[in-house]
Amino acid sequence: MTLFPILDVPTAQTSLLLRRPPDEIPVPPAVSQRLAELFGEALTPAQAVQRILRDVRTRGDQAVRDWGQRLDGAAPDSLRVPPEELRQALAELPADLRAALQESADRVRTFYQRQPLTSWITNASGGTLGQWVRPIRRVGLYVPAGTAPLPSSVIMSAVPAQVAGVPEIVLAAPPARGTGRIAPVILAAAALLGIDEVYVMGGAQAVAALAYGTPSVPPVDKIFGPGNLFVTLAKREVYGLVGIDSLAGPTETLIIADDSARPDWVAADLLAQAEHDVLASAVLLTPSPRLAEAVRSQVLSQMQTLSRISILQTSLSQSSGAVLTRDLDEAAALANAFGAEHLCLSVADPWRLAEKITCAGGVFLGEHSCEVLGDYAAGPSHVMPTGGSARFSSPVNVWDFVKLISLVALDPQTAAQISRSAARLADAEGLDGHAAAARMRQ
Ligand SMILES: NC(=O)c1ccc[n+]([C@@H]2O[C@H](COP(=O)([O-])OP(=O)(O)OC[C@H]3O[C@@H](n4cnc5c(N)ncnc54)[C@H](O)[C@@H]3O)[C@@H](O)[C@H]2O)c1
Ligand SMILES: N[C@H](CO)Cc1c[nH]c[nH+]1
Ligand SMILES: [Zn+2]
Repeated sequence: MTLFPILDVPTAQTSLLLRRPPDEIPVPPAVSQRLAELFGEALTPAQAVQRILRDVRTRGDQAVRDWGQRLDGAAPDSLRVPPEELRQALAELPADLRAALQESADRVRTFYQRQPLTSWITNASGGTLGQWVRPIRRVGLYVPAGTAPLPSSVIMSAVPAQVAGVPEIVLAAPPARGTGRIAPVILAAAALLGIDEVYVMGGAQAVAALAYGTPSVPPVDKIFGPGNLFVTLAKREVYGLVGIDSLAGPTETLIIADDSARPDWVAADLLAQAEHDVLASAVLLTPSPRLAEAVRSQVLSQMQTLSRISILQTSLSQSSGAVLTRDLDEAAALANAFGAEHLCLSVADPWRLAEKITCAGGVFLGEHSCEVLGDYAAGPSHVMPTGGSARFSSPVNVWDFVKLISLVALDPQTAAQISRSAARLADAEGLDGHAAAARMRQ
């Protein structure tokens, strides 16, 4: 397969820019082969996830440990991380890394503290009506760590939860391969934020334990956090029993660039996201064939210097490439239809182009607003919807961690007044019990 192909729009619309729900995403042969080895028969990722969920629901902690052993190469001694391990991870964190986590957390906190979250009460339409904002009681935050531990994801989910006032915040992360223990940098990030309930479990088995509960993992009310295809499918599967933030699956980045863009920077930004996952997608939309060629050549040379080259070889050939558009307007229209997790505008006038954008998880304006800075430190959470779900959901934010409660407190006059309409509507619906209760207030 060609690495980072340059395509015309019709070809891209049937490949790179084609939207599929997570259970229809074609997976590379190596993933299918691993599933066949694990389960002894050819299963799709969705079928594998359903089996793991069912097993955890039935067998609880032992199933979580068994899947940890099979998928992550070791079962933890106990699923809950002891508080001393969290304290020790923070104490042993290098000072510069602690400062970087702190700066990131401070900027994310400042950003979310600006998000309005206000209860309100009014007497304007008769009686007292309003909306109370109440935090969700207990949330589970998934922290990805299968191919790389992501302490930044601790900050990006936990800080908005804290700003919303969630009283119980728990974390789950897979162990570093073959150790049965979570990478210390993730534990340190949790400790830095004052989170002390952390479980060693990854993938679908973690989502299952958080949703159904096990003897050692009390269930949560809503599951947050990004993850690979298995995590995303599991979250979608348990939705309804618990809430979920969004389908924040394998990373996607879409860059619209014109001749003003630096090909080496554009290539670096594409590679930065394509290295996340074999299913990650990094796409350039440009009206400039010259830029497309220059970016492709930079992608091919820069990738040789990166340690995750084997992931890149798959992601760059399966779900990444450049698309030649007629002009920037066509690029914007394609981007809106695609609804990418990240949309970067590396063009001469990014604010002007941004006015045409109606659908994306996050928009990054200008070549200095590279997505990597958003991944770590700009302010908005990097947990964003993928797979086109930006058409109907948003990046993780404070509202995700609260619920609204409607408030109705009617005085006798208002009750008498509206009971006439209520009774008439109840008659029309044939619900005479409703009509009778309403007429008693007339
Ligand atoms: N959309 C977002 O906001 C966002 C943010 C950060 C990261 N991400 C994505 O998070 C993901 C991180 O992926 P990761 O794999 O490194 O870590 P991960 O923690 O998401 O997944 C690792 C787990 O997947 C499970 N798993 C792996 N192979 C399996 C198989 N064959 N069958 C069943 N389960 C299996 C294992 O249980 C393992 O513990 C990437 O896709 C990245 O792009 C997305
Ligand atoms: N790009 C990811 C969101 O899709 C977030 C991330 C975390 N660490 C590095 N990057
Ligand atoms: Zn990233």
